[in-house]
Order: sequence, then structure tokens, then C-alpha cells
Amino acid sequence: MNVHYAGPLEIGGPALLIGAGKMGGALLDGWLARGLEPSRVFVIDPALPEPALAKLKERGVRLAPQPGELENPAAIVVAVKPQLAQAALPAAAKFAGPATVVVSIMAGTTLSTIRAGLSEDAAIVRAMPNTPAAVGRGVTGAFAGPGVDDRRRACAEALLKAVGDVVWVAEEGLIDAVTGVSGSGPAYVFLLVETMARAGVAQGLPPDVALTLARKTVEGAGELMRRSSEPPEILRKNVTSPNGTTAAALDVLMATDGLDPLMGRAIAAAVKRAKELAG
Ligand SMILES: NC(=O)C1=CN([C@@H]2O[C@H](COP(=O)(O)OP(=O)(O)OC[C@H]3O[C@@H](n4cnc5c(N)ncnc54)[C@H](O)[C@@H]3O)[C@@H](O)[C@H]2O)C=CC1
Ligand SMILES: O=C(O)[C@@H]1CCC=N1
Repeated sequence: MNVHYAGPLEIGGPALLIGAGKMGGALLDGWLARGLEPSRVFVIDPALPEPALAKLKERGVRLAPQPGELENPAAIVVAVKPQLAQAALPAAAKFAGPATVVVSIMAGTTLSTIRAGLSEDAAIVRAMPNTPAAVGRGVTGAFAGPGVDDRRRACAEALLKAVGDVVWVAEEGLIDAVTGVSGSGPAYVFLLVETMARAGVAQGLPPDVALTLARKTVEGAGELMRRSSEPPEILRKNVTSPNGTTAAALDVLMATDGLDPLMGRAIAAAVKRAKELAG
């Protein structure tokens, strides 16, 4: 983990995670790595394979809490597939208390859907993390619904910051745009590596060499961008000699039918799908 913290993560009460798959699991790993006390972390995930359950038990996390065992958690994080929201929300409703903030990372699933499965006055944060959370380098866009006071917002932010940066947006609808840009975004970058490697093979490179070159280029460019204070536009210009090879490639990528409209269409499709998932 490359994230630096002032001290152990403390949210003022227990946390309940509903759904410990790829994203929920990455969040949980981040919380434990940040020092959240495992015995104060509860997980509900009836479909988690036995080895994963055993690993959670080993780490001291508490599974499938019974009423009485978990009361008024500081946070309930719902991390199941949007299509399973209706199956998962009753557990959130059962355990939510007067101090709880419910954090939903379900793509598309609206506050009104979540509220209908919980209660009309539930304090809900909609959040959209991304998979670099698994290495503490995620970025999450978040929206605080009605009833999320400063304490609840700070609690949600602390949990989300355990795996990277957090950016708050002012309107619920913008979470779908966040989903299109950064929630799904890592997949676009991995696809970029795949397509660069394929293009390298087409130019005669052995596949393993092409993949190494493409992968290391994206890793290195990402790290350069992270460490530099320059905007990406300047970093791009730094590569581009007048009338050189990069300029020749960028003439294609920056043409009117190049990457801009393509990425625009791709992200619009993701946003449209997020809205469809809202039902
Ligand atoms: N994978 C990604 O890149 C991102 C995913 N998300 C959102 O996170 C959510 C989870 O996605 P993934 O982690 O990728 O899926 P996943 O399939 O890896 O994890 C979902 C987990 O929910 C569990 N589950 C199913 N029904 C349940 C129930 N009734 N109660 C409790 N747990 C239940 C499953 O056993 C599984 O472990 C989705 O809503 C997705 O939109 C958000 C940001 C990024
Ligand atoms: O593909 C999806 O629906 C989820 C949401 C963002 C990333 N994965």
C-alpha cells in the first residue's frame, strides 16, 4: 500500500460489510491494513467460497452476525451486484441504527431504491470506487444523501480513504458519470495495454515483448503522471517532437474520428448502462 496515514482507522463504532467480493474485499483489506480492529468488522456474504470465509475468520473478522451481536453500526457498506440489491438490503435494514451511515457502492442503484429497501430516513452515501483500491490506489467518487451529517460523512470518507482518494460530487446523478470515468476506467486502461501490445505484434514484435513494452509504458506513464505536477497535456507534449514519430501517431489518435469521440461514446455507454441499472 502506498497511501500514508496519520494513525489507525477509527470510525466510532462497528462496520458491517454486505458483499465481500472484488470491491467489498478490497475495501475490507484496506480497512484492516489501516488498523481497523477486525473484531469490530462484520461481514455478510452467503455466497462467499469457503476458503475466502476461512481467511476472513483467520483475520478475526466476524461473519454473519446475529441480531444482538451487532447493534447500531457506525457504517454499513453494501457491495453486492446492483441486480442483488433487493436480496441484500433487508440485512442492511435489520442492522442499521440511529447512528449508521449506509454506504452503497452499487453501480446505478439510486438513493430512492436503496431508501425503499431500508427506510425513508436512512442516511445514505452513494460511492463509486475502482479496482486500484486493491493496492490502496483507488479513487472514489461519493455523494452524500439527505440526513448524512458531518459525522456520518467523515465516517464514510474514512472508510473510502482507506483504499485511496475520495472526491465528493454535489448531485446524485453525477455518480453515474463518475462510474463511466473512474469506476469502469481501469478497464479502459487495461484495454489500452492490450491494444498497444496487439499493434506491436502487427509491427513484428514477439507477443511477450510487445506486452512487456505496452504494460511497462502504461505503468511508467502512470507513475510519471503521479509524481509530476504537470498536467497530462504537458506530459504528452514532452513526448512529442515536432514532425516526429509521436506526432505522426497523435495525428491519428487526435483526428476528428480519433480517441476523443471514441472515449466519449464509450463513457456515454457506461453512463447509460448505469442509468438502466437504476431500473
Ligand atoms: N468491480 C469493480 O470494478 C467495481 C464494482 N463496483 C460495484 O461493486 C459491487 C460489487 O461488485 P464486485 O465486487 O465486482 O462483485 P463481486 O461479484 O466480486 O462481489 C459481490 C459479492 O456479493 C456477494 N453477495 C451476493 N449476494 C449477496 C447477498 N444477498 N448478501 C450479501 N452478499 C451477497 C457475492 O457472494 C460476492 O462475494 C457492484 O454493485 C458493482 O457495481 C463499484 C466500483 C467498481
Ligand atoms: O462494470 C460495472 O458495472 C462495475 C461498476 C464500475 C466497475 N464495475
